[in-house]
Amino acid sequence: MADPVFDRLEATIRARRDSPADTSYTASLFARGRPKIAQKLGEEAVETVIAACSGDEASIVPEAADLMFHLAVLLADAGLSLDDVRAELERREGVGGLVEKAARTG
Ligand SMILES: N=c1c2ncn([C@@H]3O[C@H](COP(=O)(O)OP(=O)(O)OP(=O)(O)O)[C@@H](O)[C@H]3O)c2ncn1[C@@H]1O[C@H](COP(=O)(O)O)[C@@H](O)[C@H]1O
Repeated sequence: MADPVFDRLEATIRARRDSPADTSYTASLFARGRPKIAQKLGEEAVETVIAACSGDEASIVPEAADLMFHLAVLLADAGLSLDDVRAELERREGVGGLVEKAARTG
């Protein structure tokens, strides 16, 4: 993702694909499969929402980190990476959300 922390995290996640599930949380997620990975991503999204509404701004950061980690695992499981997301965001640069929606919905 052109960021050393994200790059290292994604390299670690990819390496965990071949690790035994009982030695690594990431490996256990891969072993449990796409539905479990997606479920965990959803749970972390909800926990981020709860933190966002709690009034405690600092509590958003660890939940967002959990969310990003599980998103990176989901992308890796699909053979994708955060760099693919970065490229999509780059492609969208300069296209306002309201303009994009109008083009999509007519
Ligand atoms: N960044 C993370 C990271 N963020 C969150 N988590 C884990 O994500 C889990 C989510 O929290 P939960 O409370 O929902 O977990 P849980 O209750 O144990 O999960 P379930 O059994 O209910 O499915 C916790 O176990 C966290 O430790 C992470 N686990 C790993 N990493 C990175 O991945 C690397 C490899 O980790 P392992 O695969 O465990 O070696 C680590 O060095 C980190 O860099």
